[in-house]
Amino acid sequence: MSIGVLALQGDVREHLAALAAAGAEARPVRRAEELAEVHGLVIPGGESTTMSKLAVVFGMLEPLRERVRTGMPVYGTCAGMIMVADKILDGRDDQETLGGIDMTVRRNAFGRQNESFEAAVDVAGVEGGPVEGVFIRAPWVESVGAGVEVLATYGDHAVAVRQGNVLATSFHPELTGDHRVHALFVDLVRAAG
Ligand SMILES: NC(=O)CC[C@H](N)C(=O)O
Repeated sequence: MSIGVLALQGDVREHLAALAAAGAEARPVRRAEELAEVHGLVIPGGESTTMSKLAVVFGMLEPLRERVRTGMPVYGTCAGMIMVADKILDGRDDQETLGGIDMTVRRNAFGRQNESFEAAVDVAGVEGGPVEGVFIRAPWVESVGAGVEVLATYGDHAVAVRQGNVLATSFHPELTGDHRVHALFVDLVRAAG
């Protein structure tokens, strides 16, 4: 079983290391041929407008959408959360998402008030106490559809959600050295496999 990290832009290396620490074989994915070889995919943090543009340039938008549609497990962090949202607010007019979770995500929602902060976040399904949530110009979840499970909230907003095989967090577990959220995703990929 191998898990890809979408390597168009963003903190790819940190996710590769976190997945390896969580016991998975992890590799970068840039091209459709590479996407076809993985059983799950992490979409890293970075800048979702750039990622969207590069996905179009590299001919990855439709292959990615197709894999999400057909049930490949995906985990999006921060910019990656924006990429798996069915709808976004405060995006660029031409910004594309893959979709996958029936939710509306507001881009840079925390960023306007507070560029970057850390907070303890309790995540359903993660044992052993809260994770350290690192929020960097992070989005929040504005609203979710009926099929979406909210795994964590911060203030009034969902910051970790799951729908079927698609998982998303506003924050960046790959930057903390705590691999429990990645382990949760690795389990999800194994269960889907
Ligand atoms: N740390 C991040 O991934 C920031 C996300 C970024 N603000 C975006 O809109 O894509």
